[in-house]
Amino acid sequence: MTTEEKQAAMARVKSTVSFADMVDDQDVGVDGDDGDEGHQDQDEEEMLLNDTTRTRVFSVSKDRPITRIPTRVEMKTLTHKAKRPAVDIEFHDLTYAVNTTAGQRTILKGINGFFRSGHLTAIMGPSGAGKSSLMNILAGYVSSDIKGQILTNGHPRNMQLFKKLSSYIMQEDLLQPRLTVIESLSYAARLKIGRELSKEDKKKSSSLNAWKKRIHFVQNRNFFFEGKIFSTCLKTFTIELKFTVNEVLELLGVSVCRNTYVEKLSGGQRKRLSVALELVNNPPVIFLDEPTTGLDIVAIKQCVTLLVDLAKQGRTVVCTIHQPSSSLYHMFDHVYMLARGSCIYNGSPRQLVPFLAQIGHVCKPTYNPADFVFEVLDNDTIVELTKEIQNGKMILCDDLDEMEKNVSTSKLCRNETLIALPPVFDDHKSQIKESDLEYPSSFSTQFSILLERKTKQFIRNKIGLWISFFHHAFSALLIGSIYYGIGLDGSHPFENFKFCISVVVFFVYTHIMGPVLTFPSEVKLLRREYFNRWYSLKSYFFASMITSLPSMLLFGSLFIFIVYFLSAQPIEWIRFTQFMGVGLFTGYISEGLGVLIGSSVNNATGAVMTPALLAPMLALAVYGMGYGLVIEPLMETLMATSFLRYSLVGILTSLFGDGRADLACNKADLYCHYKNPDLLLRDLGMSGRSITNQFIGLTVFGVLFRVAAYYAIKLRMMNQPLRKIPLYFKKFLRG
Ligand SMILES: Nc1ncnc2c1ncn2[C@@H]1O[C@H](COP(=O)(O)OP(=O)(O)OP(=O)(O)O)[C@@H](O)[C@H]1O
Repeated sequence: MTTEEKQAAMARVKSTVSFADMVDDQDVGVDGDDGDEGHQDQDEEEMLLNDTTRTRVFSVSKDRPITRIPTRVEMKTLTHKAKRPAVDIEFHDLTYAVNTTAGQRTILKGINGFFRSGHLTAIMGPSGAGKSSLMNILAGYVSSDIKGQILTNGHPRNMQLFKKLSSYIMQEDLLQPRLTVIESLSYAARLKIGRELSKEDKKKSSSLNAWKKRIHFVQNRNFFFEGKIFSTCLKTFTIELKFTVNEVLELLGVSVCRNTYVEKLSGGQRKRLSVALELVNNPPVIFLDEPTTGLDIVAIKQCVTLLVDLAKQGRTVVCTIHQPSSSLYHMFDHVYMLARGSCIYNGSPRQLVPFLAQIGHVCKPTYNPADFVFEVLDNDTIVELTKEIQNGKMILCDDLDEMEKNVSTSKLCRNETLIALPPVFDDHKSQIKESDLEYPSSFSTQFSILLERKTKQFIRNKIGLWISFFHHAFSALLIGSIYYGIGLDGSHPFENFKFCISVVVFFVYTHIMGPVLTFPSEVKLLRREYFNRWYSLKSYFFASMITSLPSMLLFGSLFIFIVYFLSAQPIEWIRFTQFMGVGLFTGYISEGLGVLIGSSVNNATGAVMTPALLAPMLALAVYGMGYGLVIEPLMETLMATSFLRYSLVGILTSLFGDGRADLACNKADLYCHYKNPDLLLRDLGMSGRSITNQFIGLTVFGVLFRVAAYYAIKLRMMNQPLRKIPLYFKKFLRG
């Protein structure tokens, strides 16, 4: 496009853009010589404080860069929640490069930006532009392979502390399906608020005190009717949390479905619940990845309106969005556009059209600017726009004074130096205390809440429980019938050996496949809550280790009872207890191995990998059969690496070891070789084994699998190293 064409195009838009104007037309000057930004006129400052949308440009003396004072609003808190600081986020020369099989790839190319508190910022761009990458980096979800600077309120960001103030709502609504909305929120509140609710905050809420008085009254006077209502409340969660939860429910408009199970919610309601869950601790910064994906037009509008409201209350709300409708586009306070990893626009949505016109792309008034900008994007345009906007160093602001006169104009504000707001955490303290990094609630609180939450969902999975019951009962009847009465039979001792293998295999497969198939999706949910600092990994891990125990013990015992007595094993309590102990322990260890596999790979890989792992273990477990005392040391060592060996030896020892009396033989048998159980154990290569050693061996494997599973989950939470292993492997193969 020629210069004349550009000028003509410019003339067609009413607004004018002047890069130079921004310095000359500043409305308020700050005495730059003494460098004291606090010299604003008091009234002016108050006006700024009360105005959430106005962006002012200040000029300072020539030797100082242009400085903009971001307008501040006190963040609206949930009535009795701890007050949170407003947080501005800025980034400079942000580069993100990843290693791919084809070499290094730069995804974000030295971009700059400034996202203000009190603003709803939309990161927009075509598919693959780098929106999610930028969001992940700003939220702290990705922290490696990054160059550049990220600041909060003008100070270098402390990631651990920042995480305490921010919430990241991922694209997928990862929610607990078998909880109601109110339950989900109350668990979130109990986990997330914890220590933060100071006594002072509690006192501030007069309504809260009123509730407390009423409860006191109810408790003392034993007033039945009111007591019934209040005792129900108290059973579910503490009264403080009830207030928070109700407030959030109202705020997000999900009160109507408070008693609906999460799995029954509509897409829009799920999204609002996802936001609500992160809102209970009143975070000043909220990141949302594609919050409108999968929603219908009405739900999208509701969702964005909600985000606008949250931002208006002083929060910094940043979301990625693909291509919003025109009406939606104008709801954002700030638009940050990316194309091929570079910033092509940064500023008010209203200034996009004049900005594009300036380089010769004129958008018709009836056309959606958000569609138009991506339609005109080609290589040259991207380069040109990136240059004009200085890769995000410039912010296009609305000048309200001009707008009030109904003249649409735009200005470019340079964003070189922003007046430093108080550091986010520096409320009269210069050093970060250890308590600043702690989780909101203690380990024991997290553990008990998570255990309660998991158990509740576990019990509500009625179909799963019935299936498990029938699976145990049916398998027990089947195995018991096949090996009916063989326990005392000295003529067919190998039948009993096969019976023992069946029991071991049953416990292994019953308990290993569940976590292999379900844990990959559990890990995703865990990642959201763990990343948003609801609880520590340790408390989650211990709670999930215990949740499945009761059903495992109950159904496992039922299985053992049936098979033990149907197969006519010796009626000796000590043998029965040992048999049951080994069986149940095998199940528990197998579950640990399942968790290890499920937390390391996806369920398709896990489904293939698990039998592939178990087959050699089983082969090693039975290797000694027939070899008796002559198992080679190498094989002995290999056999010791299979936990199934300990299970099998343990079960057989419990039945035949420890000086068991001779077995009964068929009268017709002239010679009954295995009527002496010691001979059987000897020929199976299990002679002289102590049951205690088998329990010790099983315990070692149990601990090993669980510890390995814990670290596998931890690696998954860190979001990097495991993914890089295939790359390293491919590189290694290529030499
Ligand atoms: N870890 C990674 N390794 C290799 N490539 C990556 C990695 N992360 C992102 N990319 C690539 O970087 C580009 C930008 O990805 P990103 O997900 O940020 O884009 P996006 O703008 O959010 O796209 P969409 O709107 O389709 O979700 C894509 O081409 C993606 O394939």
